[in-house]
Amino acid sequence: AATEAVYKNALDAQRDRVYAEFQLAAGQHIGTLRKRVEAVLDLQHLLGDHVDVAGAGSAKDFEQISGSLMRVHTFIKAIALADVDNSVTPPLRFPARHVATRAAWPRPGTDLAMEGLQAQEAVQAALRTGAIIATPLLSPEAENGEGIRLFSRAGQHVLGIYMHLSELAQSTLWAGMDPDARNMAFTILDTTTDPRSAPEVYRDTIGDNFETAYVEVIEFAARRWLIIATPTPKHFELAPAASIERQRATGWAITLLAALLVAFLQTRNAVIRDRVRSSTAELAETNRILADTNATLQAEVAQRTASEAALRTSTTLQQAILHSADYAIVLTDTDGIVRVFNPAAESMLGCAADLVVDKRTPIDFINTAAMARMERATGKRGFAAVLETARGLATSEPVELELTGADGRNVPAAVSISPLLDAQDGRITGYLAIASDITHRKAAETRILHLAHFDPLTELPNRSLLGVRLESALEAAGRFEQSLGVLFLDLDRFKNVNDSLGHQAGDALLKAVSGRFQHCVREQDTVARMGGDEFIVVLPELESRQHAAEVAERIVEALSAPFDIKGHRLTVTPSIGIAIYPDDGSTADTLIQHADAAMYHAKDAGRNNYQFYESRLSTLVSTRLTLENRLRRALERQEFELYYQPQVDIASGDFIGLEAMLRWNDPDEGPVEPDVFIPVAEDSGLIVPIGAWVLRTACAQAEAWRSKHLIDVPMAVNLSARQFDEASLLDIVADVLEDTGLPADRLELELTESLIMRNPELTADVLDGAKRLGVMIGVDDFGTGYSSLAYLKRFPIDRLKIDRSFIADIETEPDDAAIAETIIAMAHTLRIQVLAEGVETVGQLRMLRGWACDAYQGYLCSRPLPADDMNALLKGLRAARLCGLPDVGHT
Ligand SMILES: Nc1nc2c(ncn2[C@@H]2O[C@@H]3COP(=O)(O)O[C@H]4[C@@H](O)[C@H](n5cnc6c(=O)[nH]c(N)nc65)O[C@@H]4COP(=O)(O)O[C@H]3[C@H]2O)c(=O)[nH]1
Repeated sequence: AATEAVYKNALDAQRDRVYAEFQLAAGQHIGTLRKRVEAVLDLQHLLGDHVDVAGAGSAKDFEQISGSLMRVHTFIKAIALADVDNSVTPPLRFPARHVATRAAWPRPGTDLAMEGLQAQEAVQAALRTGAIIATPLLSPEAENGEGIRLFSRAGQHVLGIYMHLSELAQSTLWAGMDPDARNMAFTILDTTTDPRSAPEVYRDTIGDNFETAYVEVIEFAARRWLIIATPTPKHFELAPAASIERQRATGWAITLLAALLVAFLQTRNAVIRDRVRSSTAELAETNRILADTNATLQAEVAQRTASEAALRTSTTLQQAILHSADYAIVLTDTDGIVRVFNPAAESMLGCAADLVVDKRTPIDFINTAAMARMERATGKRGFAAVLETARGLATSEPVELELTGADGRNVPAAVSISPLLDAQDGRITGYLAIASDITHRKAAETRILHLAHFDPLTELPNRSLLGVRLESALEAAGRFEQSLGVLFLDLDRFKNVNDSLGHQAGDALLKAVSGRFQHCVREQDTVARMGGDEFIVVLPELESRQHAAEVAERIVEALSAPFDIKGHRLTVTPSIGIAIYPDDGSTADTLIQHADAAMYHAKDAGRNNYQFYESRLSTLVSTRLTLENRLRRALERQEFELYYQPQVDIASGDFIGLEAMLRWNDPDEGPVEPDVFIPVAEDSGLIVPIGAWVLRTACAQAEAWRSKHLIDVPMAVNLSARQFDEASLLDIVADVLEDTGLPADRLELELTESLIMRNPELTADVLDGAKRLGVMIGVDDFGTGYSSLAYLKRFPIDRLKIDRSFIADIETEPDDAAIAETIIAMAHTLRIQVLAEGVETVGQLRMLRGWACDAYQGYLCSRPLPADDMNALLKGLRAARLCGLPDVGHT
């Protein structure tokens, strides 16, 4: 029983480990497929939007733009733009006008709906809903090979993208992996209409193992795919490993040997008993049969010698088995004193046999806490408690015990204990313990448990573990009539970090923030991440409301020092809502809801503070000076400064513009990032006077450099939404130009894509007015919201700036490269110039040059510089020019 139990245990451990590894890998592969499908949908939106704005354009333009998408996504076989034949209603024919294809089909004139009813229905649905609609898998007989088509409305046209499904699956699920290294097989079922008879749209042919499977659903373009991953036997071996089989064989061999030994001893005892009996009889007739007695004694001596030899042979065999066993075998007498301790036990517990045999008992190796638990549970002490625990369980189930090695190491083990019985009277003569090391299985279990209960990014408890902890804390609070606090915490304007520095920086910031939270709470408190930038803190055994307020204050304080994230000093502030049990609710849901509501009050009250549910008045007097107050003071004390960054013509290397960037060096707190203080300035309206100062200072500086003949290019100044809403904006611009003497065409106003989309009508009016003044207009951060392309044509825009989050990864992320290249091609068809922001490497510059991008800005040429440094740089450049040296962009 012990052998089979240990075997089953080892098998379970192996399966758990293998399955956890397989699940993680399958999730990652499917994630890549999901990301790629989403990228294609994004690009289809982008292309459709472009056609909506610019019309069908020329075949050459279409091929150029589509070509960039097809180069990146080789599974896209064709992209076609078709007209809608409105001669019947609803329209039934969609003849292709422009086609970019890798094959001979489709051709211009081909009907996009010709591939059967399913294609016809998909085109109709796309026209009707305005969404992207995917077809089911069109049969391999279809003219362009096996695959699906994505249809969408593009202005007056229909856009069709033809994807080869096997290639899509192979190139994403396997992402360049050698076929021999593939460790699982995928099957994709299309469950859009009837999950019970879902057609199979893809299947790997590398053989599968349906013993276990991992399943995820991907929903896109009105389709629902079920992706089933099954491990291949070759890589995720679920058959028992050879070592486990070896262990099992050894176990059975020991059992067999023990049986032989018992049989042998039994026979020997019987023989001796007979001998004694006959000897007694013989003694009564001493004189008579002396000669016979001698002979009998001699025979007995001979037999005993033979028995001892046999015993020696079997002892040698027993030793061999004890030595080769992979798991610990420990034999004790009835008092628990160890009599046998095999080499596997020595290495498992880090202790030589001669230090243990006849000296110690197995309980010396059981973790004290585990031992205490057993004693409590059984009501017995010491070895008796261990035996009782083992007996309490089914004999085939080993007990899991935490052992402690001689070196202090923790060794989780599965232990089975069985009594050794005397063959004659059934009396217990000792105990046999067999223990296998389950460290690996425990680690796999812990990992799986961890994944289910902890947020993988911050390692904080997740929503599900929070639920469990909050429920049990509430139960305890109810029982002992205590208070409990729930803090709902949201990071102010965290989205800005993600948008401006990218998700990696956002993730790094969340991790750093979580680290600081830990220092603000007691051991019994729970800090959990609810997702995004939302956290919940549970404070059990709360002494008073004041205690909750103190924790909130500690958190505000802890976050006040800037974070160093990927070379950026970022400051992030929290808004915290507090709900107290039992005053503000008695269930977990109510308390969380109320804390959430209080958090919104905290946001309304200017962020970076905390509010109690229903009692906003209690914290009206904020103890901290808010960022807004500091900003107001900064404006009075003139703590702002402008930095300037050059904009470089990619073809010639000339400086074709400068951008003014606002900087704030707080004398108490040090430099504050614009991403942190500008949103606050915008919300509070302070950006209006600050922005006016920026405009005036930048224009005065540009004119100073112009008049010194250092540089004569447009100065770009960022405008925020609040400035735009001021009716006086154009008057201020006109006044500044007049006062500083800067010609209007040497000023470029930069506004963001989101600002334009917020209120297109107002924007159009203001921009028309600005154009009448003669200033240039640039669109900043372009690419972060595709839909805005449709608006661009309505505005008098001179230049687009591609957001630096796209440029950052163009060398490594084909999707970002495709977007950047497509934006450039599209902008050029609209006759708008393109500047790439955040160019940091020569590789990026080379790619941009290849796509005919007009200009760039970024650390590759220069960081934003204070006016004095920029002055020195411009002087140096002028000197170089006078000496006939090449320009900076080329050097
Ligand atoms: N990683 C990287 N970053 C680069 C590189 N080259 C430039 N940058 C940074 O990218 C930002 C470009 O400014 P933006 O997109 O207009 O984004 C600006 C703009 O939206 C806003 N801002 C800055 N100055 C003003 C201003 O005077 N008024 C208003 N309303 N907003 C401003 O704050 C944002 C952030 O400004 P900054 O922190 O100065 O950050 C600047 C600049 O320092 C590069 O190669 N790599």
